[in-house]
Order: sequence, then C-alpha cells, then structure tokens
Amino acid sequence: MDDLQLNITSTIKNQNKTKKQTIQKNANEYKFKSKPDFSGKIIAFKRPQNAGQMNFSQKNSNEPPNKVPKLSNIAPSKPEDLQLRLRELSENKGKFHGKNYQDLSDDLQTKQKPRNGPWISSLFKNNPEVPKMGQKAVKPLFEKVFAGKTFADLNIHPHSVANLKQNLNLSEMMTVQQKSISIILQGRDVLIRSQTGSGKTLAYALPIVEGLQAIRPKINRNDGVKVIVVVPTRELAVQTYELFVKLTKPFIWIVPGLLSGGQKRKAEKARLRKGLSILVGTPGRINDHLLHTHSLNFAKTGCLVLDEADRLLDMGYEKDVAAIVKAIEDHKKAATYDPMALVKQNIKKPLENDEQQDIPNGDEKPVEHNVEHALTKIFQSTERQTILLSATLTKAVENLAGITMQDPVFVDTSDGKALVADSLKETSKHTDLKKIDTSSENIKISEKNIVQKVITEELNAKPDDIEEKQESRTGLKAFSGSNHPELFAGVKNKGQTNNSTVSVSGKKDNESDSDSDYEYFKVQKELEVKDPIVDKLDEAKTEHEKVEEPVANTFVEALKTAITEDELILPATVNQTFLIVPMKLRLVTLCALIVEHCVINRKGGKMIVFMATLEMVDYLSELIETVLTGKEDKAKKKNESEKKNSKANKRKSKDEDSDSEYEMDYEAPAEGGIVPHDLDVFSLHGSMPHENRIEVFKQFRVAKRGLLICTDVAARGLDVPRVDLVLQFCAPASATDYVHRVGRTGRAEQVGAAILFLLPSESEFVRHLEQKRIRLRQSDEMKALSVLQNIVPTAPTPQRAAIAVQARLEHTAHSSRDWLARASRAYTSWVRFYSTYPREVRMWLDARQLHLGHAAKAFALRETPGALARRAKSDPNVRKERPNNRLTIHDEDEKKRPGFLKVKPGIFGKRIVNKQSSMHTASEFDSGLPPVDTYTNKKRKNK
Ligand SMILES: Nc1ncnc2c1ncn2[C@@H]1O[C@H](COP(=O)(O)OP(=O)(O)OP(=O)(O)O)[C@@H](O)[C@H]1O
Repeated sequence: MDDLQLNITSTIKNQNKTKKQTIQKNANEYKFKSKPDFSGKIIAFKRPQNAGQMNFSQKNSNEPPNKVPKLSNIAPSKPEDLQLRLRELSENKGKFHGKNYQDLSDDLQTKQKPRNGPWISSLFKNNPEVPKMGQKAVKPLFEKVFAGKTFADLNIHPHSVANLKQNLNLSEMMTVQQKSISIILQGRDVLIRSQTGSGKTLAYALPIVEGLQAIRPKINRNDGVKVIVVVPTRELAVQTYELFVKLTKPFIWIVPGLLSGGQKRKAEKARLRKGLSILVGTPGRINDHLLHTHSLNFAKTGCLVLDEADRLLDMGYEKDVAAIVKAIEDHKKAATYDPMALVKQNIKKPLENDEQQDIPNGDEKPVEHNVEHALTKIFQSTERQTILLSATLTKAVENLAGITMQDPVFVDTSDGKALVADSLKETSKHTDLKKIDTSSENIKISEKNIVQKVITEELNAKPDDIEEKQESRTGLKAFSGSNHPELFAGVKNKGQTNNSTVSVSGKKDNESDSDSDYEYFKVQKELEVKDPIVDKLDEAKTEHEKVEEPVANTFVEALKTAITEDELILPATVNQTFLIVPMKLRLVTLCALIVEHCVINRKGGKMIVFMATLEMVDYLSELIETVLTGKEDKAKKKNESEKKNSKANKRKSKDEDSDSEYEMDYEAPAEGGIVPHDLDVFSLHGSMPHENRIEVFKQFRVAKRGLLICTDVAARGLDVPRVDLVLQFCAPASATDYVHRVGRTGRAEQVGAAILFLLPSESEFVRHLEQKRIRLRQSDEMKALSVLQNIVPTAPTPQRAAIAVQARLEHTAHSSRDWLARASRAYTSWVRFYSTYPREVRMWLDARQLHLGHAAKAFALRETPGALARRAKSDPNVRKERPNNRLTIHDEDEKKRPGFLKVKPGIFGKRIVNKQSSMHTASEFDSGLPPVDTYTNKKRKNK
C-alpha cells in the first residue's frame, strides 16, 4: 500500500461507519493507471480519483467536511485562482453554481502563461525504439503506361482525334486505352483494371462519345439519358464531367450533365427536365433523383459505367448501385414494347445511316467520317453495355460482374498478366491477342452486315424470342444473375452455356454463320485453331517470343486469378518510402516534411497529406497553417511589451541554459509564422459544404505549389496535376487504400514520391504491403527532422529545432478555448478511428498498442488522456454515434416511385462491406440532401 496515495474523503454517513468500511469504500474509488517508465517498462500505480483534492481539503480543514465549498464570484484572472476553482469543481462532480468543470479547465489551460526560462520538453523522452525493418526482396508488378500507338490509329471520328490534340494535348494512346477502346466500341461489357493514373477515364469516355456521335439521326436532349457514369465522390464526378465536356466539343448535340451531392435539387431537376445525354454522378445523388425527379428515365440508357467499381461496392454504396442498375432495367421494361415499331425502326436504319440523310436543309455540313460501331447500335436498341473500372479488384467486383455483365471481357494491363481475357474464349496459352485488339478494324467490315442481320432476325423472330433477348440482356434475368450461373460454375461449361444464351446481337450461338460481333469472336477463335497460316506463323515464332506473349485466359479465370493473387500495382515512377515515427514526434515530423517539400524546395512542391478523420483534417490543417505561416495568429498577437519581456527573458535564460539536450528556452511565439514563404494550405473532407469542397479541389488543381490535407475522400480517381508527394499521416485501412492514396502522384508517367508514416508498433504493416508486391524503403526519421533547423536557425540540433516547433504548435493549440476544443475533438476522433481498423489489418494497427498520452502530444495537447476523455464527454460537437452508411433513401421513398421496385437485400450476393473504415469517408455516402420525407412529415404535422 506504500505506492497508494490515499485520499480518504468521507461523508458524514461514512464517518459514522467503522474505519474498516470507510477504507474499503474509498479503495474502490481509486483509479488505476499504467504508463511506461523511462526505460519503456510499464509500471502501474494507483491514484485516487480526486488527487488534487487532498491539498484542497487540507487547506480548508476548518470547514466541516460535508459542506460544499463556495466559489468566489470574482472571475478568476490568475492561473492560481483557476487552479483553485478547478479543484473546487472537481470535488463537486463537474457542475457547481451553473459553472462547468470543462469550461474552467479550458480557462486554466488557455490562460496559463508560458513559463519563461528553461523549459523541459518531453518530446524526445520515453519514446519507443524505432526498429530498422530492412527490406524484403519484393518484385513489384509494373505496367507499361504508353502503348506507342496514336489516337489517329483508332477508327474514330477525325474531329475527336483533332480535339484530343488541340484541347487535351493528347496524341499518343496509353496502354489501357489501346486495349479497351476498340472493345468498348464493339459494345462488349468490359471490366478494366489498370494502375492509377493510367488513363482509364479517357479509355471509356472516348469510345462512348464516339458511339454517341455516330447515331443518326443525331441524338438530341429529348432522347433521354444514353449513358450513366457512376463515380464514388463529388470531386471525381466533376472531373469526369469536365472530361466529357471537352470530348463532346466537336459534337455539340451530345449533352453531358452532372449530378453530384451538395447542389440544389431544384436546379438539377431543371437540368434533367431539359434533357441530358450523358449523366455523371455519385450513386446517392442519382438515386435521389430517381426517387424524386420523374423526368429522369433510363429507358434509353445504352451504357452504364461504374468507375472505381470496388469502391462503389464498398461501404453502403452497393445498395445505390443496385438501385441504379435495377432502375435501368425497370425503365427499359416499362417502356412500351411495340414489335412493329421496332421492325420499322430497324428497316429505316440503313437509310438513316446514309450520310446524306443527315443534312436537313442543306445548310449543315455533312460529317465526312461516320463509322458504324456496334456500340452505336446498342445505343439505338434496348440493350445495355456495362463497363466496370478500377485499379484494384475485389470479390464484390467479381460478383457484380457476374450479375450485371454479359459475355464480358477483362482488360488487365499489368505486365505478365492476361491483357485481354475474353469470356467467349477458352483458355489458350499462345493466343495471339493482337487479333483481338485489331478486331475493331476487322469488325468494321462485318459490322456493316450486322444491322441487316439483326433486322432479318427480328423480322423472323417470334415476339417471345424477342422478349427473351431483351430480358437476357437488359432485363431482370441479368440483374438477378440468373443468366450467369455459368460464370462461376466453371470455365469449361462456359462455352456450352453460352451456346444456349442469346448473344449481344441477339443471335443464337449455335448459328455460326452470323457476322455479329459476338460471332466474330467465335469465328476468330475457330480460325485461330484451324487456320493453317496462323498455325504456321505460330510454329515460326521462336520459343522466346512465345514466352513473352501474354496469356489469354477466359474472363472468369483471369478475374479469379487477379482477385486471388491480390497483387497490387503502383506506378513505377513513384518512389515509395516509410518513416517509423514515435507518436510524440509525428506532428513535428509532419511539419518538417511540409517545410522541406513545400517551402525549402525551390521548385515548389505540391503535396497531399492523408489523415484519418475530418476532425483531424480541420484542426491539423489550420494548426499547421497558423504555426508555419502565422495566418491566424495575427489576431492574437502578443503586445509589444510582452514580446520585449520574452526576449529579455530569453537572453537571461540563455545564460542559465543547461546542458540537457531536451531543455530549451521557451519562447512565446512572435508575430507571424515560422516559414519565410507563403504556403497555401488546402483542406478537403466529406463534410465540407459542397461549394467549398469543389472550390478547394479546383484551386488545388490549378495551384503550382501547395499542401492539401484531406481524408480518403481525395484518394480515389482524383487527377491533380504536379502532385509530387503523397504523405500518409495515418496508416491506410487496407493495402488497396494505400495504392489509391499513393496513386495521386506519379500519374501518366510523371515522377512522384510517397511517404507512409508508421508508429513503431505499426512497423510490421510494411510486411503486409510487401506481401502484395509493394516495395518500400525505410527512411531516417531523424534526418527528416533536421530540416527544421532551417526554420529555427538558433537551434543547435535537430532535436532542439523540433522542440521549438512543437512548443509553437502547443502554444497555438492552447491559445483559446476554441483551439483546445478542436484539438481534443481531433484527438478523440483519431482514437475512435484507430479502433475501427478492419480486422485484416488490426494485427498491425492494434489500438491496444497505443500510448494515448503520447498521442496527445501528436495533437499538440498537453492534457492527460483522462482529461481529454472528459472534455470529449462534455463536448456537444463530438460525434457520439458511429457514422452510419445510410443513404437518403427510405422505404417510403422507394414506394413513391411507380414501377420502382424495392431492391431485395443481398441482391448483390455476398456483400463485402468494409464497415470498419467508415469513419473517414462516411459523409461521402450521402446524396448531400436532407431526406425528402422530413419535409413531408413536417407538412403532415402542420396539417
Ligand atoms: N493518352 C494520354 N496521353 C497522356 N496523358 C493522358 C492520356 N490519357 C490520359 N492522360 C492523362 O493521364 C492522367 C490520368 O488519367 P485518369 O485520371 O484517367 O487515370 P485513371 O487510370 O482513371 O486513374 P485512377 O485509377 O487514379 O482513377 C490524366 O491527367 C489524363 O489527362
């Protein structure tokens, strides 16, 4: 019992009890705390809950013990007074005379004057040792980014080629574009995987525009939504929409539109009523309009694109995606089916395709080049093409592909993988894939005949057959996955099962005389097997050439292999490193890297820092900006005399300076920041007002240098030019998230760097990344700190410079109640976030390993974890509940729309829901609008 500081505060009742009873009761009230000693050993000691109370009780020993001491009415001005009142309040369980314990505690924190003279910093004390991880032999996967072919080589409208050159400055194709464009133009369902920044957006946007522009008569606004592009974030929606705007410049009759959260519903409704050809949006918002905007109809939609498909199926999005797919099918089904009209329409087609028909009054210029693509036919039919894209694949994507795609093609551009895996092909080791790639050129010849073929077929077909065709391609069968049992039943059955299904062009597979694109692949395959010339050519090839040739798997095999192997690809041009930084040094090391990259770097760096929660982004971005550039501090300047005093004290204390490395002069911050240059700091997270969010994104995009601090909301798809450093301040929730975050740099073969911050307890996370073929090198954390000597030239060592910067950070964080509240909110949010890491990574990112006291230092806080927890408890702005993934769709809403059937749960088969990591992106799943029924309810209540 020697190490117990007993504070026996007994009530009158207790006094009447026996001594033994009193001691037992009080012993139960003691808190047990553990913290490491200097050598890192954990020592436990017990401390009474009201430790400070003993002295107070002693001071007021004249008063009866049961009497509540009164607070003086005079506002406390001196820290000692505050201390006193704080003790009074703490004794009285938080509230007294309407005063709040926390308020007083904050007053104490903020009004406490910095001590002048020697100030012992604990920044470098008690830190765990930084392990040297070494490097495992990892052979990363690489991808050839550029294909060596130009857009002019494609069979697309010359205006498109010219537009790409003039407005986008693009002429050479990227590999993924070369592989995918021709396949998309054939109207095939495609699943595309290629590394971040490899040009996937253009790979689908260009053929879509090409397919649309070729429709004759030209489409107009009244023709309805032809293409739906679903992306996970608003910024990505804006970016994709802008690309479509650029691509459709030569074809002004194609109207792209944007539906992303945060804008006024009314304005969007008006736009939808006017008519859009290409609709780009976030799933929540599209669904919101599906429910509440009756002019939005997908009956004419011929193409559905799900960009960042794995993300869209993650965390609550999948319901919305399912609802969109279902809406397309329902709307198509609901559209009046008139076989005669269909026949007439098809008979007219060859005439319509005659270019002369295009000139209404002889005024309009004829389009010189009007190639027919199978995709154009799809836009004119009731069918639908589905395109899924991502740099990373998951089981959920595989499931979705099985459900929504028919006879899909898998395009994987990583080296050593199948470049094009066609579901209509059997596994063949030495298939010449170039045949598939050039098929669009060959198919031109055959496509001329497709129209005629379809007409003949449809004229001959019974209504039942036609219905079956439509359903198979676009109807409920496709949605429920019933048309794809073979996809996962085994590859060998694939061909047979397909034989009994209806092909893309509506042709039965066993009728092999068809010229359709579907048949083309079949015939092509037969040719590959039978053609003696091809055989001879194959024989003539050297063994070496054969080894280099990519292996063409069937779609299912290739996709399954890709998912099982789970190997991740990152641009070879990104230099990836990690820093193991002890908790207390994290913030100051971050500042050092920002200074190094954005300030000292003459070229002017552009950097993105990923944080775990929006509270962290809000607080740390402002703190860093304030401390480094002095942005806000100006309002709270010290007066001249204080400055003089501090300088005098500084001089004085210099003389008294001790030898300790960790002891330094405390200098009250002077005016302004500590870096000589301007530093533009941007912050971005999902809870920002929409306008700010888009504005920040746009500003950062055009900035030549600057720092963006953000959550994972910026991790997917965002294409910000010249970002040369990505820093992950908090470890990602998965290796996949790591890839997407890093992928914001090194885009389109640009050079970039990525740094991952890890705690000593998290160091084994590197091994997890190495297993996924990600190669990282360890950097020296002390070397990173040495940069700070540039901005604190008086500091003799990097440690001293770090202490000075940390002091500035802490001073700012404690300069007002607001700062303190935000700091502790950020701290609390991070602590809560940490325990939500998904199970797969929890063994490396274990919340039990955290030292919460040290963590406070990383938020420039000086309070103990207990005090911070109390503050969080009394802070109404701290999010108490876990963010849910509910969208603004309610059961009642779903019922409101006629013909809009409720999506059955589990329709996407096995749901892969990453609930744990919902903290940092939760707000993304909102459509950005209040639920409509709130308004309705209010109205009802008023009545
Ligand atoms: N053919 C091309 N030549 C040069 N640059 C290109 C080409 N095509 C696209 N780009 C550029 O490459 C960059 C990355 O393109 P994009 O955003 O489409 O990549 P992504 O593969 O979708 O990346 P992520 O997986 O991160 O979403 C963009 O800046 C784009 O302008």
